[in-house]
Amino acid sequence: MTTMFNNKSLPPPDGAPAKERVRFRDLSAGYPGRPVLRQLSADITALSMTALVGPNGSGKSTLLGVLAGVITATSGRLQYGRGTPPAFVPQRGAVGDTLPLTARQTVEMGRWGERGPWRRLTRRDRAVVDSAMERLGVADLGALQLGELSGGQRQRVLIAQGLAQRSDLLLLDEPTTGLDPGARRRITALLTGLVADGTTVVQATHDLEAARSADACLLLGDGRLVGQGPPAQVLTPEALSRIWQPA
Ligand SMILES: Nc1ncnc2c1ncn2[C@@H]1O[C@H](COP(=O)(O)OP(=O)(O)OP(=O)(O)O)[C@@H](O)[C@H]1O
Repeated sequence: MTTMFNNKSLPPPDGAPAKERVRFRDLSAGYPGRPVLRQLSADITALSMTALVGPNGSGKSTLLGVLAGVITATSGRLQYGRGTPPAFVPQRGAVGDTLPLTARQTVEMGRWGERGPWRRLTRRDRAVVDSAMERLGVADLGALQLGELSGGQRQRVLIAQGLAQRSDLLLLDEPTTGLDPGARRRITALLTGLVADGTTVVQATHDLEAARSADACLLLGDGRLVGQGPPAQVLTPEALSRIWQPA
């Protein structure tokens, strides 16, 4: 079902490297007895920021889960371009605030994929963790418990955990939800910086300001893809009011 593609299977027109980092066709997915995504087809361009936009329950988290490999599609085709397995940053609410973990331990968990859970980290692992925490501006919060952090700080710690996975494909579920405008802009700027440095970023978001600053939007309505392309073309007042209209 999930396959890797390479430049051979997706031949670029002029010999340039394939620009799709993820491609899916007729992708359907859901939960036992609850179909959610219905036959979605789109390409996620490499080295770009893609925003998944849509009302509550439209299927954004489910699509991210499928792209992250934690939810198996029921039908369709999902292909990944050349690169590392994706790093997935779940919704902040899905990570218990009361877990007895420090900020640093939380970021260190980003190394578990390579090292194994609770294994001793190597010097390189520690350097990766240091650099992720510095990049997200949480280096001086390392000793604090997750529950002692503000929402924005906790969110930046979770993104640092994603960064510590050293993937070139970062999937984030609502990284700015519940934050004040300053914290939202800070995270959006950080994510834009990551794209500039060679990461493909996909974020589910309710933050229309963040979505408008993305390179591309996938607009979901009731599990269907109802728009895709540049934000100015997709996030029109007509499309937004149609999608957010109560049934
Ligand atoms: N684990 C689950 N088991 C069964 N149904 C689920 C599960 N998780 C989500 N759903 C349902 O799937 C549908 C899509 O949910 P999903 O979380 O993907 O939407 P979303 O667009 O991310 O919503 P939100 O903006 O509220 O996070 C919803 O109807 C939801 O109730």
